[in-house]
Amino acid sequence: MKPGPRILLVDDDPGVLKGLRGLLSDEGFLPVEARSAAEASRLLDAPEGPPDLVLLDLRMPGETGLELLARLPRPLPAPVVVLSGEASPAEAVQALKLGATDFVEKPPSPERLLTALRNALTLGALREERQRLLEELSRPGHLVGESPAMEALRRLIARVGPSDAAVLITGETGTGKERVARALHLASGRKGRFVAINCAAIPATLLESELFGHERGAFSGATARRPGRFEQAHGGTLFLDEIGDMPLELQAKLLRALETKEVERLGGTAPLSVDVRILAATHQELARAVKEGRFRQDLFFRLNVMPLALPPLRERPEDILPLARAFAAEIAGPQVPLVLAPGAEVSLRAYRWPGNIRELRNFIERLNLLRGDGPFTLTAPESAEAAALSPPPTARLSFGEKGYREHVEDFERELIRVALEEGGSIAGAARLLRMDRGNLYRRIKALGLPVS
Ligand SMILES: Nc1ncnc2c1ncn2[C@@H]1O[C@H](COP(=O)(O)OP(=O)(O)OP(=O)(O)O)[C@@H](O)[C@H]1O
Repeated sequence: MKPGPRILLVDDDPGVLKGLRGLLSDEGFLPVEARSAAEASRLLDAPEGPPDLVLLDLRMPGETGLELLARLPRPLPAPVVVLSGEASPAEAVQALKLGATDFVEKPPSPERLLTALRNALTLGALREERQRLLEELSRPGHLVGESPAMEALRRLIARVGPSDAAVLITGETGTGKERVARALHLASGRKGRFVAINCAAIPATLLESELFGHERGAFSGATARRPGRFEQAHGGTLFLDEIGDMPLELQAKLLRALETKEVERLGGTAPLSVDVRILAATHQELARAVKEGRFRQDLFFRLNVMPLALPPLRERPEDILPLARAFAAEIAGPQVPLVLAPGAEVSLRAYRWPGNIRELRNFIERLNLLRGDGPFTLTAPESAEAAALSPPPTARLSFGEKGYREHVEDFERELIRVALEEGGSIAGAARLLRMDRGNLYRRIKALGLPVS
């Protein structure tokens, strides 16, 4: 049988201790006793770890219960319930301010005492759970989520991580591609650094020197010699994010570096040999880019030794609540209680999360800002509420002069307008609509929408 929770009883009165010991043992608890604050301190520091709960008398000769409570480390080593007998209500309130979970008046009624102890133990367990979640989340490379897709991903990372194979990670924006790349690096055991470069964020003209480095005077503005990301990642991992956006000429140079395991700084004379594990990511369909001549097939094969596709969040709704809880604990702090508003779980799972995990994280950050000092209340995403409130497009129809084509075009115009607004650019809208950027551009022109 599992041993019951260990309760440290702190009271100077042997009679009280005896009574409590009997009551608690009968209820399956394991009482440990201390007759003074000093003895309690020693037991709290004992090598077997702190008890699960402390039941503390406030009035004791020598150091009082309140004084002990005030000097315990924070967070408290265990939840504390105080016994206030002759103690004034002000002292009980003071104890609560110092972090005690509850107080029970002396002589305690068994029922009231047991309820207080059980509540405090539940609260303590919840706190511990939040603390554990937080520690896990802040561990680099840890992936939150219990969906079968996440389980499969963890197994794959454990298997593929320790090899030197190139991995191509695909998935919509915000699905965790970079996080997975870091997890692969950690699983690889490689001693060098994890170096990331976003090929879409750096102007094409600078990308080459960023990757390969340059010697002083290699081009105007190259005032000092700079090692490239390849060199920085020597002995470690180089993560090429948004690889689909790499210009064709540079693709050739990258392929050569991968094949020869050598890089040459711009303006340099001697090649440097590098030992780098390559991970790449893209939200684009690279096979299609190859067909359309925008991406080199030989480089694609080289990067795609192990393909790893991350499903969008809406396809793994089981992960939404664990992720939301983990982010709330991380952002608001583990001691803030999390409350689920009625219906929130259903809405959170039904919402499509076009920005995936990043959008969920931003949403939790927003809720935290609006929360003030209260508990963290998880509500439905605003966009889901807005979608539920706004009438379906057909509700606004009026059949006048227009025919089928015009109606469809009206709808298409509205759809693209919203996508442009939410996506922030043509590329962003194309991603939301899962449509080729060029096709979208042509539709925008054909429909007479403004191109910003
Ligand atoms: N499984 C997970 N557990 C915990 N946090 C996660 C997980 N997956 C992603 N995140 C977090 O979600 C956010 C977005 O993830 P990440 O930046 O890795 O996405 P991405 O797919 O690389 O995005 P983009 O395509 O826009 O570059 C980050 O804050 C990341 O830490």
